[in-house]
Amino acid sequence: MSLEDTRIKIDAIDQQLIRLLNERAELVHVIGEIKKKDGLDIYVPGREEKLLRKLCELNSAQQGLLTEKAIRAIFREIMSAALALENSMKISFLGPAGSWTHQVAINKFGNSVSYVAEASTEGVFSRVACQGVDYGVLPIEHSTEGAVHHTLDHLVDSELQIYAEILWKVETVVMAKGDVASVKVIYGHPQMLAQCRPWLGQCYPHATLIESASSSLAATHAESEPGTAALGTPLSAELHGLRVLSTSPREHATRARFIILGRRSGAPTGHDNTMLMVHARDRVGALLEVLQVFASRNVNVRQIENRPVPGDLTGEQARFFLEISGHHEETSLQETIHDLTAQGAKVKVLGSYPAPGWVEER
Ligand SMILES: O=C(O)C(=O)C[C@]1(C(=O)O)C=C[C@@H](O)C=C1
Repeated sequence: MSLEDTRIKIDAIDQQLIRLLNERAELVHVIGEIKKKDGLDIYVPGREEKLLRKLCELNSAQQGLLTEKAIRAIFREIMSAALALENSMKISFLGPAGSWTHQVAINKFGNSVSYVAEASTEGVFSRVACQGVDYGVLPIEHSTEGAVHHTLDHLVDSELQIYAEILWKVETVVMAKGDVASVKVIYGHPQMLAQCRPWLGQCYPHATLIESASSSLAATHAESEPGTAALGTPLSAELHGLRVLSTSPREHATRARFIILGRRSGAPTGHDNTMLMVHARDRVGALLEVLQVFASRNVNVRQIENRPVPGDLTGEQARFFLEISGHHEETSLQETIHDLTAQGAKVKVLGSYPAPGWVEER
């Protein structure tokens, strides 16, 4: 087939795609109206994940040429446009623009919704609480740094809930105005520089590594100082008009978890996790007693994080964050919470959300 004939065929397929996408959009509009009438959530992460998995299965069953990553990215944008049709959706994130959290938020919600950068975790919490945005995105755990305590502590004092969770593979890029040979200095956040030092040493053996207070500041240096580069996200490179010169090798990528903060938990999907805060008196065997309650109700504890209780100068209190398999509306979890409370512990549900089975990456 000639080039011209092939392009004619592509044009015909694109016409069909446009017709089908608009047919889909009309159905989404109907769903949006039903949701508004019934007071339901517009964004349904459980439904989205199910749909994406089904589409990827369909693609591999048809032995399609497109990768799973490509299918997800295409349908991410289709669903982002759908969300924007149903409601003018607004998302706040821990900034500045170009931060990891911004990158993650765009990857999750797509380019058709609007974003608001917040300078602090408090800012994201208050923006969601005052209904200035629909959801907030915050980091909660990093595979090398551990839990993000700031986010966990804020959840305890807030009525807001974890609505969804995102697993993210952090791939750092080196960005600059010039090319690899011109890079004499690389700026980066101290944590990022520490993580990337081994491969930076191999790819840029003659460059001096300089710590900067934030990745955003590093990108600003790279933008204005010739011969310098910065470590950061691909999004930051785009925002600062810099070229991506290298990406961290897969073996140096780290994992991070982010939460989508909402004003309530999502409905059960049959495949959920729940974050609980359990507050008990600090004594020998306190954690064991708590865990025994879960074991006796056959409830799986996926993760535990121990935190000091603010204002407890005597150290008599212990606070645990537990991630549990299941939704807090399920009977087994309700009974577990009842048993813990009867035992004298204080329990707070910080949110139930679909278990993310997929590590997102750009
Ligand atoms: O199924 C729904 O509830 C929809 O609103 C449709 C749709 C989609 O585009 O498929 C859009 C947004 C939701 O987050 C999930 C799915």
